[in-house]
Amino acid sequence: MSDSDHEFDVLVLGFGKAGKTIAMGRAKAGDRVALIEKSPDMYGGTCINVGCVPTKTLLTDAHLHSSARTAAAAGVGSEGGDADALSAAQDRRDTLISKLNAVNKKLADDAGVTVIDGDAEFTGPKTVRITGGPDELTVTARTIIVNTGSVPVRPPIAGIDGPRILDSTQVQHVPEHPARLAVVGGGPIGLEFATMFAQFGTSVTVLDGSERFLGRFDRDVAEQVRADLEKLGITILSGAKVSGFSSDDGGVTVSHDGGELQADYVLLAVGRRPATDGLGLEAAGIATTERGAIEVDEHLQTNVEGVYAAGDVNGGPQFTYVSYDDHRVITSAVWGDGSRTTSGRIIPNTTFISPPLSQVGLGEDAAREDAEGRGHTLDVRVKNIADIPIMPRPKILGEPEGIAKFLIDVEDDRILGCTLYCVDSQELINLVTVAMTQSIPASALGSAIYTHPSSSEVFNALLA
Ligand SMILES: Cc1cc2nc3c(=O)[nH]c(=O)nc-3n(C[C@H](O)[C@H](O)[C@H](O)COP(=O)(O)OP(=O)(O)OC[C@H]3O[C@@H](n4cnc5c(N)ncnc54)[C@H](O)[C@@H]3O)c2cc1C
Ligand SMILES: NC(=O)c1ccc[n+]([C@@H]2O[C@H](COP(=O)([O-])OP(=O)(O)OC[C@H]3O[C@@H](n4cnc5c(N)ncnc54)[C@H](O)[C@@H]3O)[C@@H](O)[C@H]2O)c1
Repeated sequence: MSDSDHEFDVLVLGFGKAGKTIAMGRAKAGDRVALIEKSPDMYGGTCINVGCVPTKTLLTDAHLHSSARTAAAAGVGSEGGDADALSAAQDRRDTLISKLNAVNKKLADDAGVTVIDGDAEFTGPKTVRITGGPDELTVTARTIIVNTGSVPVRPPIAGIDGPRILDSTQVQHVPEHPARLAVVGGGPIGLEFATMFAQFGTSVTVLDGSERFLGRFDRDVAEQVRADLEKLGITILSGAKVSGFSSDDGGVTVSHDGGELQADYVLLAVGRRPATDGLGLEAAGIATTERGAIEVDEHLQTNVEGVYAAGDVNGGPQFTYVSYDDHRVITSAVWGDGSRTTSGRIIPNTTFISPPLSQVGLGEDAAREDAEGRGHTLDVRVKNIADIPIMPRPKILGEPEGIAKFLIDVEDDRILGCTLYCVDSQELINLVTVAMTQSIPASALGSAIYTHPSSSEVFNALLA
């Protein structure tokens, strides 16, 4: 590379969702764009390689395996062994993610993005040194997007560095089918893996430090979810304080305030923190928050002009689709009229347990406070999925369990919040989000004509 090859219009640090989307878009628009990624195994970012896509692939296969086992017990079809099923699912996952990883690199190359392997580190406000790859070099750019994602939190617990204590990436590659898995943390990562391994025949115990299981959710929903997870064979210990791990060749002993637990492996899933270690933020004068995230304004600009932070690293909600929206906010700020910002975003979420648990907007207490604060009335419409006769799809699929809950401002006919714990809820919640974002009245969602049998009929049942 000559000196001028080290000067770019746009520099993206990390192959995350926002960064790669901006990089490809700006390269196609004619800008000189470089994207720095520390590991070729991560081309395409966390979601594709170690996050959403591999875990949902494994969860899908676990669900199919569990259904086949149930069918076999009822004399329909035949069941394969749990270990073979896990191993086959891992193979399918590997095939899929290696394809997606390669496609992401090719898309970037084809768009004209210069992808540079190595660790990025600021040496000044607009200067970045790249080390650890084939070449050591320093690059500069007018606009820099930091999109380095997040890393698992590792609390200071005795024995945490033992070989059988795995993070969410390592557990996906567990070398043998575990008979017993202890999961520390009852958030989305903990519960999705707990579901997956239970469906592959592993005996799973979740130790969650929080006294309230699924604390972000209404109690009626959380209790139903807990009962269903327990039905799947998962033991849930709420308010569990883990004090130590002791690993040997045969397994690991987990010490907690309620006693000791034997497991083959432990999954540590107690949150993720912004990936800023070694980024040299001090050299650039980039400010961080108390929680270690890069501080940004509503345009996602840092305190250094021209330097933006997108995705998990800016401390926002840790979802791929939020990182995707961050790309739109930054694009608007740098190359548009700046009208798209992070303020007022309505962000849904789904935890891919069985059935999926989805939520958007406020919970019941907050919705009541919100409505009553405006002198309005809150209507809580809640039904067990099994008790909705005009919505047979869940029963057809053999998964009739769940709850649908809508929180409606009566005077405004407006949805303030919604929780759907049912088959297809990961799709339904997006429709509710559109209604909330576009101020579509609740009754309009309820009076529309939907195909049959479909899960959308839940709107006819509860909102008409
Ligand atoms: C197990 C798991 C399951 C998940 N499931 C879901 C899900 O179902 N749905 C959902 O929406 N979200 C899910 N998430 C969260 C989602 O994956 C993240 O929120 C999202 O991928 C974050 O994207 P990002 O744009 O911030 O950056 P990332 O995609 O994390 O990319 C950051 C990139 O930067 C690179 N990097 C880091 N530091 C440097 C450096 N100094 N120099 C160069 N490169 C660097 C990293 O290698 C990485 O490739 C899951 C996460 C995990 C861990
Ligand atoms: N389906 C999805 O969208 C999806 C799936 C997986 C991950 N994610 C994203 O990844 C992020 C990280 O997920 P996560 O589940 O690791 O984190 P989390 O912060 O959402 O949940 C962590 C859980 O661990 C518990 N905990 C914290 N410290 C503990 C300790 N010392 N001992 C026992 N329990 C402890 C907390 O009470 C909490 O229940 C999520 O916030 C989410 O945004 C999303």
